[in-house]
Amino acid sequence: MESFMKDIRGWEDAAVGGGVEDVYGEDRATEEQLVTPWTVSVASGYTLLRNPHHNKGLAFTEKERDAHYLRGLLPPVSISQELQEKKLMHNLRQYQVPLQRYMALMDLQERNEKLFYKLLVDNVEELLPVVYTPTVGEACQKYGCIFRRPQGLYISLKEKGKILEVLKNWPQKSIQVIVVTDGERILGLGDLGCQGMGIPVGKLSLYSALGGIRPSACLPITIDVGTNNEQLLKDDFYIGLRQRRATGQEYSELLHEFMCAVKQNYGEKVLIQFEDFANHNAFELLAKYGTTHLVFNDDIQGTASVVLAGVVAALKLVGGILAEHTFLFLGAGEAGTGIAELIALEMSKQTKAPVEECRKKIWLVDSRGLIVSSRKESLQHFKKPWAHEHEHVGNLLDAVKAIKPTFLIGSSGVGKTFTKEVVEAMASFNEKPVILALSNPTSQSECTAEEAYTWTNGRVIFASGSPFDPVEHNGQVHVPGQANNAYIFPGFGLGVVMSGAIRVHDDMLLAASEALARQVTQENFDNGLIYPPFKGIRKISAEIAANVAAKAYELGLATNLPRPANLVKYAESCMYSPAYRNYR
Ligand SMILES: O=C([O-])CC(=O)C(=O)O
Ligand SMILES: [Mg+2]
Repeated sequence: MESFMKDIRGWEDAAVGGGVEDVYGEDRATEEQLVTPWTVSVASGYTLLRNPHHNKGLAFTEKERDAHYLRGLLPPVSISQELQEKKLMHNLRQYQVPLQRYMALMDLQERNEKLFYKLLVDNVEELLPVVYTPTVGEACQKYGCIFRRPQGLYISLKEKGKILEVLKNWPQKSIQVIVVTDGERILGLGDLGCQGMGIPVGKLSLYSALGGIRPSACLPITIDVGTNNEQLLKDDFYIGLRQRRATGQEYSELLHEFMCAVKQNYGEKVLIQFEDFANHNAFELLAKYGTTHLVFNDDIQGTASVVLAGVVAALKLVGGILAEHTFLFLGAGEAGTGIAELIALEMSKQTKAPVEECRKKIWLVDSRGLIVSSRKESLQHFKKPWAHEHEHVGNLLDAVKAIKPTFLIGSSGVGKTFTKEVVEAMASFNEKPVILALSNPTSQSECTAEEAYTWTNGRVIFASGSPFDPVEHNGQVHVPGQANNAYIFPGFGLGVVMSGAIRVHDDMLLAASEALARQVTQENFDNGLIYPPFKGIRKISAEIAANVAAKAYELGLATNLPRPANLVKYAESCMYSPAYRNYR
């Protein structure tokens, strides 16, 4: 059979012989793509094997090998995707060093995308810590060294005035989700500049694996305005601009050009997720573009939604309603103030009390101690709502003793700050203290799971941002939960995309949170868990997506009409499947 193609720009949408409609399935090219004149690519034979979107490696069948000029290019054996998966998992487990596993998985993604996602979907609990937190943090630190191929778009100060052209260089045209970072606050690891690219890449691989957004509709972007990381500036292998960070007008002009170019190129229904920006820019960008673009800040809003879900679930274990509890945060940045505000909003909804009143149940500690009204003048604007009447308290331990919180939440990005004294103080006035050590990666966790269970004599209800292994204490095995925004953003994004929502509203975050909290089963509670296990995440994401979409329709923000009657079923039907297709 003649192997021909009509279009298709670049490698991604290249179809495989025999006509577009045979193979596209969900990756079907649009009419617009088919008439683009400047690329005609034929994915067959050798090219097909080198095309990660269509390559199946040894899984090409005899018929496919005949039809697509693959004879002789592969060894004789033809195996199933399941056997490929088994082999790869076996190989991965041979590596003892997490970064080697990461690199092997990135190579697989570059070689055979469907197999990469099949592995991720089927082995989510085992592979999440490899492609995502905590290993992705180390990968970013060493990104220059392990760099092989670009996995997303780099937009640096050099591209000023040309960002629209840069976007057009990306081979896929139908983008639904962008994750963008400027690398200034990568996890709790600080400024990693251009090497922050690992984060958008990792987040988007979860969008596809956990939330079912098509990989070809995902675009990782790093904006490089320099770095203030002296070590990287001196590093021969550093991949970014070798200059200190641009700030002020220079920074905001580049970001503005970027935001406008995205809307111009992809329309207003592309979801832009801000990730790991430093506090000042994160709040400013969200406020500035929240009313004109479809934007979502994962560190402020995604983290807030996942933690609220855990808090609501924890009430089943500790009793009482939200408004009867007292919350103390260590860390008053994006995560801390974002979570605090969403808890206050939910409290206000439940009790009908004004949100200002509800905020009084929530206290924050920053590097200078408890945030109190006498400090108000000198506080950054996002901290001001949390400056309550109280005498000066200089450190966390004294704040714990003074406030006597039922929930202690770490969101400062600084590790080992929940000391034995702090945790013991929590355990001295709470029968079941709730302690959430959210900072990432593992090295930045406020305390380890083992410390939390040991210092509270097994009474703590604990979850952390980075994963910890189960802990045995006094003959009992405790499985710590993972309070990571990875529970929320994939399903949230799916809900936004499938409803065609044009804005993100706080009520959609509450809807996501509520859907997640509902997924915690009695069995999970009996095991002290406040989050459901990740292995059911695709189902959980569908539930979250449906609840978010329902809210978007209710608020009049959804544009995909008519509204599907059964949103959970619809969400499931939209989800990307990594199973191979037959190439006729
Ligand atoms: O990436 C993660 O694991 C969670 C997150 O957004 C962060 O720590 O900044
Ligand atoms: Mg983040």
